[in-house]
Amino acid sequence: MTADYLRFYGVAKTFGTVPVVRRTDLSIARDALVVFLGPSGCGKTTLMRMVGGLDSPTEGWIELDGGRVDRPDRRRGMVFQSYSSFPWLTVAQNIAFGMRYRDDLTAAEKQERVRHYLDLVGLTDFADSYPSRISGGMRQRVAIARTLAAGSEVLLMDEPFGALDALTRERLQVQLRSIQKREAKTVVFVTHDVEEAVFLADRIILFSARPATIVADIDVTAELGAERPLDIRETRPFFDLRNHVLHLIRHETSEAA
Ligand SMILES: Nc1ncnc2c1ncn2[C@@H]1O[C@H](COP(=O)(O)OP(=O)(O)OP(=O)(O)O)[C@@H](O)[C@H]1O
Repeated sequence: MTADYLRFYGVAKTFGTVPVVRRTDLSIARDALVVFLGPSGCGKTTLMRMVGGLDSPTEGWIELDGGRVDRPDRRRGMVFQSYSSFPWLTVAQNIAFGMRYRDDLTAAEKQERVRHYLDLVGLTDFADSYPSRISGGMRQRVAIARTLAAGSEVLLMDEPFGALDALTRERLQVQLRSIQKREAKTVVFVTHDVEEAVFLADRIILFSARPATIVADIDVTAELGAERPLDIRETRPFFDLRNHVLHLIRHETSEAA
């Protein structure tokens, strides 16, 4: 892992006179799955938008692999809570859509990538289905496949499983971790769900209530290991870590209230 792959240098954000993100320094390793956890409205989406290049910091700057982030590019792909598939395109066409500007790939290479990513997210049998005919969980898998097919090295995921039922959500968490490890991608995942954060993360960055400031930096892999079978949620180390993080976040929220 490259320790300083994604770096925040004194990043702060103010909307008008309202401070939303307090000055933040942060280093994220390549190929890590990092979760930004914090109470609702604390500024997590604002942080992600700045990493995505959709918004710029009021102070400081962000670097990816040594280059300054100042606009969106395909190395950083975003997956949001709302389903972002095009309803008039099939699943395979939606995935191919992510490569529309890839002049470096031949038509055959694009076709092969569609096949690869369909297989990776387990949707080969649904290649010709339209988004309205598949489940919400499948639509989020299409969004992940499209982003990866486009060539993103960093996946920026803003509460992507927030609208899904509990069981689908669990299944997608397992799939996301396995995809992230297999494809060796860096993932920054935003959530306010403590259980989701502990299950998914290699590392949790816990933010305070607005203005967001880092209150804890937790090495989850050191505590739980890298393997995360579903039943890890029933183990003592998981339970203890979840309670520890819950305690920290409750403390933060009560101070803001
Ligand atoms: N463009 C904007 N102009 C003014 N205020 C904004 C703007 N975008 C966000 N805010 C404010 O900044 C604060 C943080 O918003 P943000 O969406 O980043 O939080 P969040 O932690 O992602 O919240 P949630 O978990 O509810 O999605 C909110 O109080 C919001 O109203």
